[in-house]
Amino acid sequence: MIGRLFRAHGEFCASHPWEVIVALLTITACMLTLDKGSTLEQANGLSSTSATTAAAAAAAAANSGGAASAASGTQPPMMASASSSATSSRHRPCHGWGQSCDGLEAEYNAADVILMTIVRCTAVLYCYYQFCSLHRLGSKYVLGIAGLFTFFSSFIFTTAIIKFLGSDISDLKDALFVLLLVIDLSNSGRLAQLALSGSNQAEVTQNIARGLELLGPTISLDTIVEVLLVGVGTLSGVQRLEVLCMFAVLSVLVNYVVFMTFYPACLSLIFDLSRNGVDISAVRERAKGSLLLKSLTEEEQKANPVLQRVKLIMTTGLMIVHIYSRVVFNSSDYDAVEKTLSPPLNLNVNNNRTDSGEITDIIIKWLTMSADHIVIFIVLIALVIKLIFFDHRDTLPNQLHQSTTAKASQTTPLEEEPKPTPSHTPLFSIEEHSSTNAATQTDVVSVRQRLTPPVRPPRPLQECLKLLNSTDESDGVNGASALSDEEIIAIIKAGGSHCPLYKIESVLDDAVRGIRIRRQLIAERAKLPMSRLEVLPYEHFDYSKVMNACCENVLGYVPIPVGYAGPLLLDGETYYVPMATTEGALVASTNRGCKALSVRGVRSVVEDVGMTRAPCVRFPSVARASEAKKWIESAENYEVVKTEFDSTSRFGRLKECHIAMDGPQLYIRFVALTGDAMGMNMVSKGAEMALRCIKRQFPDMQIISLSGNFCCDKKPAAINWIKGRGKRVVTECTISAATLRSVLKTDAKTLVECNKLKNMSGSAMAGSIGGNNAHAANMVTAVFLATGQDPAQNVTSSNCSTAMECWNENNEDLYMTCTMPSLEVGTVGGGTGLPGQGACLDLLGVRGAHATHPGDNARKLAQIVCATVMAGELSLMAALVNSDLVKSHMRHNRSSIAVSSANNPLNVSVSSCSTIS
Ligand SMILES: CC(C)(COP(=O)([O-])OP(=O)([O-])OC[C@H]1O[C@@H](n2cnc3c(N)ncnc32)[C@H](O)[C@@H]1OP(=O)([O-])[O-])[C@@H](O)C(=O)NCCC(=O)NCCSC(=O)C[C@@](C)(O)CC(=O)[O-]
Ligand SMILES: NC(=O)C1=CN([C@@H]2O[C@H](COP(=O)(O)OP(=O)(O)OC[C@H]3O[C@@H](n4cnc5c(N)ncnc54)[C@H](OP(=O)(O)O)[C@@H]3O)[C@@H](O)[C@H]2O)C=CC1
Repeated sequence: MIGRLFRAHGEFCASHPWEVIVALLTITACMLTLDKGSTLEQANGLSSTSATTAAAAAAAAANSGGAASAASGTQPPMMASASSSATSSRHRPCHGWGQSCDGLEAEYNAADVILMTIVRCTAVLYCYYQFCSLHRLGSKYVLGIAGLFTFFSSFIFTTAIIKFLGSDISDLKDALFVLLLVIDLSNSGRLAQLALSGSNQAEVTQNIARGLELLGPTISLDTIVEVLLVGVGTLSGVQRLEVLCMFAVLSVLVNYVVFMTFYPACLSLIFDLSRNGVDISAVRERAKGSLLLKSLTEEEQKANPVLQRVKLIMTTGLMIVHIYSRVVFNSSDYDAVEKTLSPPLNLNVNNNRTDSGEITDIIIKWLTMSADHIVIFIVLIALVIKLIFFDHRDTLPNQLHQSTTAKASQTTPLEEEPKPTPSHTPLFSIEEHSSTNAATQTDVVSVRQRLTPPVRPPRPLQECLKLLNSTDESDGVNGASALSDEEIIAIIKAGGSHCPLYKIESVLDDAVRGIRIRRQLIAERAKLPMSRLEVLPYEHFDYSKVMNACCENVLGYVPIPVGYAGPLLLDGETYYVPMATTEGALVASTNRGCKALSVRGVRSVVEDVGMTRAPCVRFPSVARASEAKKWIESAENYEVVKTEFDSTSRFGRLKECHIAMDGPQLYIRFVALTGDAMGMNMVSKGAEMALRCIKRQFPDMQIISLSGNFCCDKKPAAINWIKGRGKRVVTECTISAATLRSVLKTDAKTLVECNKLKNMSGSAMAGSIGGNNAHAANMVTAVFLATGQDPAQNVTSSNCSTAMECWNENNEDLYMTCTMPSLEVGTVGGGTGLPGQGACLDLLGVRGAHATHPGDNARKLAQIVCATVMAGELSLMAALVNSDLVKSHMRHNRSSIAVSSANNPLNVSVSSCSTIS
C-alpha cells in the first residue's frame, strides 16, 4: 500500500518534471527573497525576538573586547551578567529552527574544537567510504550525476531554508561537513541507474516510479529515525552541538524532500534532454550493466522485518523523548536545570589569554585554534596517499583486466597487437594479476599474438613431413618443434596418418600448442571468426590429467561458477559443500536449508550397494539359458566367476550376480564393490572377464552387449530405485518449530501437507519412479560437477524420496528424511583427478583414496551429497509454500542482459519484466 503511494508519487514527479522543478525552485526563490525579520517575528513571536536580542547582546559583548569570556559561549549564565538575558539565552538550547543560536561567529573553545574535529574527520572518512563503495559498484557517470547533483541541490535548498528560517549560517564551513555526513549517495546512485537503464521515456518514468516504490518506504522511515535521533542533540545543552544537530536535522529533511521530488524530476528531464540531442547512450549502457542497478532489482529492497521493527520502536521512544523534553520542560526549566547542573567550564582558551603578547602564547593559541584543521589536513593527506599508492594498485588492474575479459566475452574481436612490456614496472600494472589462479585461468589474447610468428615462408610439405618424423635421439627433441604452426597446419590439411587432428597433442608432444592449432582449424572449418572462440579458455590447464582420462579433441574448458552451501552439520562434522552451477538461487536455497538443518544436525546411514554392469547374453534355447542361469547361481560356480572378476582389480570385488531371463536371453547384473572409485570402468572390466569365464563353460553363449541396460547406467530405471546402485544413503533430521519459523518462514504442518500432495501424490500422478522429491537432481548435479563426478550419472543418482512428518508432542516440529538408494559417486578416477575438482573434494576432506579403509571417502561423499539434497529440498519446499519461488528466481536467476530490439518487438526491458514478480 505504502509502496504504491510512493510509486504513484514517483510516477507523477517523473512524468511532470518541469512542473516539479519549477515549483520547487519558485518556493526556494520565495524563501530567499522573503523578509526574514518579519517572517520570523510572525512565526516565532517573542521567543525569536529574545533570541535575536540575545545574539545582539552577545555580539556586543564580544565586540567590546572586555568580555571575551562571554563571547566564548561556554561561560555559565551566572558568571556572565546575572541580569543579562543575552547570556541566559546563549545557554538555552536552540529549540526551533527559527531560533538563532548566537556565538557561532565567536571563537572556538576547546570543546568546540574537539567536536568540530570529530565531525569533520568523520565527514571526510564517510565521503571517502561513499566514494569507494560507489566506485566499486557503479559507473563513474552515475557516480558523478548522483553525487554532484544530490550534494549541490541539497546544499542549495538547505541554505535557502536556513536563510528563510532566519538561522545564522555564517559558519557555513561547519554546516558543510554536517551536510556531507547526512547525504547518502548510494540511494541516489541506484535511482539514477534505474532511471537511465530505461530505453524510452515511458520506461524511464516507470523505472523511477519503481525505484521510489522500492526505496521510498525505507528511506522515509530512515529519515524519521535520523531526524528524531539527531534531534536529541538539539536538547544536549552544548551550544555548538545543538546548532550542528539542528542543521543536520534540517539537512536530512531537505535531503529527503529533494530525493523524493527534485531528484526524480531531474532524472526524468535528463532523459528527455538526451532524446532531444544530448547523447547519454554511453551513460545508459553503463547504467544497465551496473551492479548497483542489479542490486536494486535483485534485492527487491526487501526490508529486514527485524530492522524495521527496531526502527519503529526507536521512533516511538525518540518521539517520547522529544515530546517530554520540549513540552514538559519549558524554557524556565532549562534555565533552572542549567543553573544547577552546569559546572563553570574552564576550557575556554580565551580565558587563558593574557595581554602579555608573548609569542609562545600566540603560537599555542594558534595551534589550539587550528588543531582541527591540522587533523583534517592529515586525514585528507592519508586518504589521498592511500587512494593513489595502495587502493588503485589492487583495483585498477583488476578492473582493467575484468573489462578486457568482459569485452572479450561480449564477442568483441580483440585485434590489438600486444603492447610491448615496459622495461620498468608501472604503478598500475595489469601483469601483476596474470599469475592469479594460473592453474586454471586463461587470459584472452588474440590468436595473432599466440600463434608462432612465421619466421620464414612455409617449407614444402615433404620437407616438413621429414622433419616431423625425425627425432633427435641425442636430446629427444620432437621433430614437430622445428616446424612452425603454419607448417603443422599444412600437414594436417594434407590428411593421411601423419598428424590426425585428434592426435595433434601427442604428435606435437605439446598439449597447449596442439589445442591452440586445433582451435584455429576448427574455427576455420566452422566458419567462425576466431575472436568468437577466443573467449573459450584453454591455457593454464594441466592437460596431462585430461589426456587419455577425461576428454578428447580438446578445444579448451568451460568455467562454471562454484559456490558453497554451509556450514552443514552432518553426523557431528561440519562441511562447506561446493556446488558448480549456473542456476542462480540454487546455492542460496541450499545454503538456507543447511542453516535450518544444522541447528540440530543431520544424521545419516550409508550402505555400499555396489556398482553394476549387466551384459546381455543369448543362448540357442530357453533351456540352455536356464541351465546357464542355474550354473552361475550355484555357490560353487559363483566363486569361480567371482575369482575371475576380482582378478581384474585391487579394489573391485564382486558382491552378487542378479540374473533376469527374457526368452533365451540372460541379463547378468554383476554387482561389485569398487573401493573409493565410482567403479564403472572397474566393474565393466570385471564383467568382461567374468563373461569369458562363463563362455568357457557355455561356448554356445553369444555375447550381445557388455551392457544390456539391466545395469542400468545413465537411464531412468526402476531397478536402481528398487535394488539400489552405488551407495544407498538415508539422512534424517528434526527441525524445531522456531527454526522453521525464523529461517524458513513456515511451519511443519504446511510443509508436511505440501510434501504429501506434491512429492508423493503429484509424483504418483506423473507416474514417476524415484522422483518423490522436489529437486534432488539440482543439488546432485551441482555437487557432481564441482567434485568431478560423471555428470550423466545424475540420472540415477537423483533418485530420492523426501518424507516429512509433524514431530514432537505438540506436532509443531518437523521430522524429515531423504532416501537416496542409487548415488553413484567416487573420489578417485574420472574427473576427480582434475585440479579444480580435486580442490573441491579437498574442501570436503574426501579427496582420493582413503588411506586405511578403501571406500570410506566415497561413502562419506555420498552422505554429504544426500545431506545437501536434504537442505535443498527443505528450502525449496519452504519457498513453494510461501509462494517465494518466482520472486527468488527473479532476484537471483534472471539474466540482466538486454534483449536486442530485434528480438524484443514489445520492447520489454528486463527491469520491467522483473516487476511482474
Ligand atoms: C574410442 C573409439 C571411438 C575407438 O574406436 P576405434 O574404431 O578403435 O578407433 P580408430 O582408431 O579405428 O578410429 C576410428 C575413428 O574414431 C575416431 N577416433 C578414434 N580415436 C579418437 C580419439 N582419441 N579422439 C577423437 N577421435 C577418435 C576418429 O574419427 C577415427 O577416425 P579417423 O579420423 O582416424 O579416420 C571406440 O572404441 C568407441 O566409440 N568406444 C565407446 C566409448 C564410449 O562410447 N564411451 C561412452 C561411455 S560408456 C557409458 O558411459 C554408458 C554405458 C556404457 O554404461 C551405457 C550403457 O549401459 O550402455
Ligand atoms: N566403462 C564404462 O562403461 C563407463 C565408464 N564411465 C567412466 O568411468 C570413469 C570412472 O571409472 P572408475 O572405474 O570409477 O575409475 P577408474 O577407471 O579410474 O578406476 C579407478 C582406478 O583407481 C585405482 N584405485 C586406486 N585406489 C583406489 C581405491 N581406494 N578405490 C578404488 N580404486 C582405486 C583402481 O585400481 P585398480 O586398477 O586396481 O582397480 C583403478 O585403476 C569415469 O570417467 C566415468 O565417466 C562411466 C560410465 C560407464
